[in-house]
Amino acid sequence: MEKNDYIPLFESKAAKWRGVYCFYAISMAVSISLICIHRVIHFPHQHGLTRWTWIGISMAELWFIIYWIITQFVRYRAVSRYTFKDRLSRRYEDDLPRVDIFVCTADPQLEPPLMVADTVLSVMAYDYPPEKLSVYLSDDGCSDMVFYALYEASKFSRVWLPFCKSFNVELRAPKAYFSAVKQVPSDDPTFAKEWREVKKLYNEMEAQITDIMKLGRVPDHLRKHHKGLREWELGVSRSNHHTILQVLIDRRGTKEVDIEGKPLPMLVYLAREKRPGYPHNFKAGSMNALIRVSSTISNGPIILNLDCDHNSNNSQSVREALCFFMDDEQGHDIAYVQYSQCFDNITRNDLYGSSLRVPNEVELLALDAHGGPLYIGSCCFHRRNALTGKKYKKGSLINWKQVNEIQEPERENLLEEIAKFANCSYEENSSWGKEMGLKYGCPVEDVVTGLSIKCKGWRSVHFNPGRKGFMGVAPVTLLSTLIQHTRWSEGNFQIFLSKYCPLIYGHGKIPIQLQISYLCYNLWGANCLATLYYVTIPTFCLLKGINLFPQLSSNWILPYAYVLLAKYTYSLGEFLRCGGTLKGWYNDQRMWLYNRVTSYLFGFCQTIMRYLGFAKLDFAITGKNVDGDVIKRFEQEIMEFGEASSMFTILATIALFNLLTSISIARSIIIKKPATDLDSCALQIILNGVVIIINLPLFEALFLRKDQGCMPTSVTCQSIILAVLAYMLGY
Ligand SMILES: O=c1ccn([C@@H]2O[C@H](COP(=O)(O)OP(=O)(O)O[C@H]3O[C@H](CO)[C@@H](O)[C@H](O)[C@H]3O)[C@@H](O)[C@H]2O)c(=O)[nH]1
Ligand SMILES: [Mn+2]
Repeated sequence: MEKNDYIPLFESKAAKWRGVYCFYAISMAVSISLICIHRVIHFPHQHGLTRWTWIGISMAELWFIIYWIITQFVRYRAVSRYTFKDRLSRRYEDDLPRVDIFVCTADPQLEPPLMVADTVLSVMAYDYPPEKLSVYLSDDGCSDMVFYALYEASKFSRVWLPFCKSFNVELRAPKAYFSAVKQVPSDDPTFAKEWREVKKLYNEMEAQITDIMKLGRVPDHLRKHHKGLREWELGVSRSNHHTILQVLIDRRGTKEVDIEGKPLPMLVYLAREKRPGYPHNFKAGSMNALIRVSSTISNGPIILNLDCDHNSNNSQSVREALCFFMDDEQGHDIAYVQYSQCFDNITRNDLYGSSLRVPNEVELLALDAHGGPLYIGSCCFHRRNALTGKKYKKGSLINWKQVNEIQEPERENLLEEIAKFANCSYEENSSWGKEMGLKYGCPVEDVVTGLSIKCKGWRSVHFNPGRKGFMGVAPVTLLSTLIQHTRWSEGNFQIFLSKYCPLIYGHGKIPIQLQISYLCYNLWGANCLATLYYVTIPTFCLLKGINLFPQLSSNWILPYAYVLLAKYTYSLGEFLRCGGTLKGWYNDQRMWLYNRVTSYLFGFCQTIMRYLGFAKLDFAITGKNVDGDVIKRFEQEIMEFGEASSMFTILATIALFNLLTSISIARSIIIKKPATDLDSCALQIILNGVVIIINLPLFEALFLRKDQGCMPTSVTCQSIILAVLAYMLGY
């Protein structure tokens, strides 16, 4: 093709709001420098506690400053991407590549099979030639109920796909569609008739799967429906079973068509072999098994990786992603296109801060501008070559026509033969999990894999279209949110301490801005100590009459006040600009604190314990099928405690200690005790007040609420004792 024939398939726009940002960043930098000067020249002369607490607070602030600088690297630039799907169709409609879609599930109790079926149906229904789509489900739970749900989904797809395509239904996850469209949506009698029929079939499928779940197994009379179910008769347990590989829809056959006679996407079920003594490496292990198995079945050069709790929300996503990979000039070095992770169960004020608003709308855009947003494990399209570990060679261009012609795998491969790729001994003495495929040994296998892909010369792209590509399920309780963040902070901190530390591993391979941007996540866990210090020691010093901040009447208060105001105003502005509410921001600040003093602390400690050999890697799956009162409270934005957890003890102790102190200080102010000099301890009092305001819902759960989600008595007792002890120590 001639150079001047080139028509871009996507465009990139840099952000506009840099002026405001520059003012903020420069003024913050000046104030921070003044704070540092204040800390040095007012270093206390007296020995003992005063000096030590001063050293402590200076260290904590130094950490915050370093971390603040790092977070500026995911702020000062931004790029947004826009695709031209019509150009893609015009140029490549006949040469569109095969696309393999991997969906991972791991536990039928925590991840309801109906949800898995829904996700699978949503991606089968993409607006894409079905003969080029293959959907693979990896079931780490090895459950016949999941298999049965998939079998039901394969039957339902025969009506669902033509229905979506003929009536341009955009929401192609049936559950999401029927909850959004509860009544017959149109006067058109053909549509109304079909809508009713499809809904009836969906309800039947739903009822069937729900019944099986209630029963806890597939009943005998249903076993005969699919030969694949016989596999479970051979004695299968979750952690000890042979490989089960079943093709539910084989597009190579002629019979596999929908009710209109059109071909269907291929649908494959895989439960890789698990044996005691063989590490299965969690999700990374199942992705690698899928990569190998799919390479001999469909071998699509593009792979979409989805968690079972993220369904497609936009029928055009495959085409959009291809606009990046297939762009003649800018596309050849793109290894993956990461879509924003969005969630459809977020309440208005997002109580647990799970919407990833700021990362999606700000941080990932900056990472993109630096050449490579993170791979965050789901909603990500990959180039197969890059994912399996190939390096990018400059000037290597892909001929999409050839890819389709040449790499069609052998048709006569027997399933048994392919299944060996998923055997647990297959990876012994191989480079899978190290140089090939997703990396093992890290709770955020995705982040470390993405980093390593970029260090092999590839680039990545972040995409956040107006109509979101995917919708996921965010945790609905405080504890599951904190556990999720523990896993994330642990994995990220582990990367920092390992040979994959972006500063070392990425040195000379990726831009320095990108290395530092990665640190923003890698160092999440490290925030715990400084934050813990800040919410306890200044309060403690209030009781002791030690002043850690300048007096209200001194000019030195100005930089402190400015930093506080500017930081929070900016963060609020950023939050609102990304579509959040004021109360949502308040909730976000609470989660900021809670994550830092519990999840990050646990993540930080666990990483260190693992280095010392005291702990083993684990992957705590987030529960997705919570219902009853818990879900009601979630919808009403009432914070869920309920379970006795040491994390809650930490939170309640901090809150109660601050409360006790504030009562005691208020008392001394009222009786005008000379030791409490308001002028000197104003900032400490403000800090103490902020901690209390942030914790209002927690106090409610401790003292006022009576529902099942209130603070468990054991936690209340423990934290009261601890808080009183701390208070007495200071008093
Ligand atoms: O042994 C396992 C454990 C988990 N999973 C799957 O991994 C996915 C993510 O698990 P989930 O419990 O939903 O964790 P989240 O915290 O919601 O996941 C986020 O964080 C993970 C890394 O910690 C990423 O892998 C995910 O893509 C990202 O959405 C799910 O589809 C699971 O079925 C497996 O396949 N095998
Ligand atoms: Mn999830």
